Amino acid sequence: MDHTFGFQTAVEEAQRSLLAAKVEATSGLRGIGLVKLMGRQSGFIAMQASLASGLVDICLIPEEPFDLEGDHGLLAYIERVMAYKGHCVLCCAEGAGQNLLQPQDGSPRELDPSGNVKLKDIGIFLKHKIRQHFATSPTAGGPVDLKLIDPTYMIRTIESGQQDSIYCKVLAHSAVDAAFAGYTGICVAQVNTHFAMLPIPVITKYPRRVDPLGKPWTRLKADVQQPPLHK
Ligand SMILES: O=P(O)(O)OC[C@H]1O[C@](O)(CO)[C@@H](O)[C@@H]1O
Repeated sequence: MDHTFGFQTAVEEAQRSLLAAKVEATSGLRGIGLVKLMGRQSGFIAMQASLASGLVDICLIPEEPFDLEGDHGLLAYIERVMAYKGHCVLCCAEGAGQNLLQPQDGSPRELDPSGNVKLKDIGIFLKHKIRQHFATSPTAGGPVDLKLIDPTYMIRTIESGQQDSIYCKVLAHSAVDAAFAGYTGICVAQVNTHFAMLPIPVITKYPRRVDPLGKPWTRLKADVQQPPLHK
């Protein structure tokens, strides 16, 4: 499937928050802008919005774990960005870093009424950890002014962009065609630029995820010059 409907609109809107984070981070002394975006299991929106905006210094997605502490970890890297640029913009998918937040003792994870694992808030967690680190570490160069932006509901509720609107229209036409042809249990989607019918059990079997070794993610990391943040 090339992309799901709403994706382009979400990426477009997410960039407004990244711009707000950049403006906030550069308007004060030692500013850090942290944006938490949708993406429970996959970091496509965070990755794409970061790449498109050109404003992000660090992007965190569920597919690539990161360490907080240590010379190679996130906090040390933010220190380096702050020393070099004087400010830092982070874009974080909501499912990133859950290993740092969820109990690691094998106890069952809390589920919501739909059966999804209830995620802990990585935005609030990082906000506290980063502030605390810069306020207390002798090497960190002093406290930072961190602003956390969570645009989830703004993104979820906006009117769709023209590309998504047309995409949805064609999907609707294709779904009606499929129904008239007698197909059930299928989903229509664009696959390699063609509209195709896909069996629902097949597409719901696995979540589609960013390949941590694939071109899009590698391109983004090269673009923002982000090093590996885990051992
Ligand atoms: O607060 P609610 O309504 O449970 O929705 C939050 C969830 O909805 C989504 O925004 C998807 O629509 C997820 O990214 C998020 O985890």
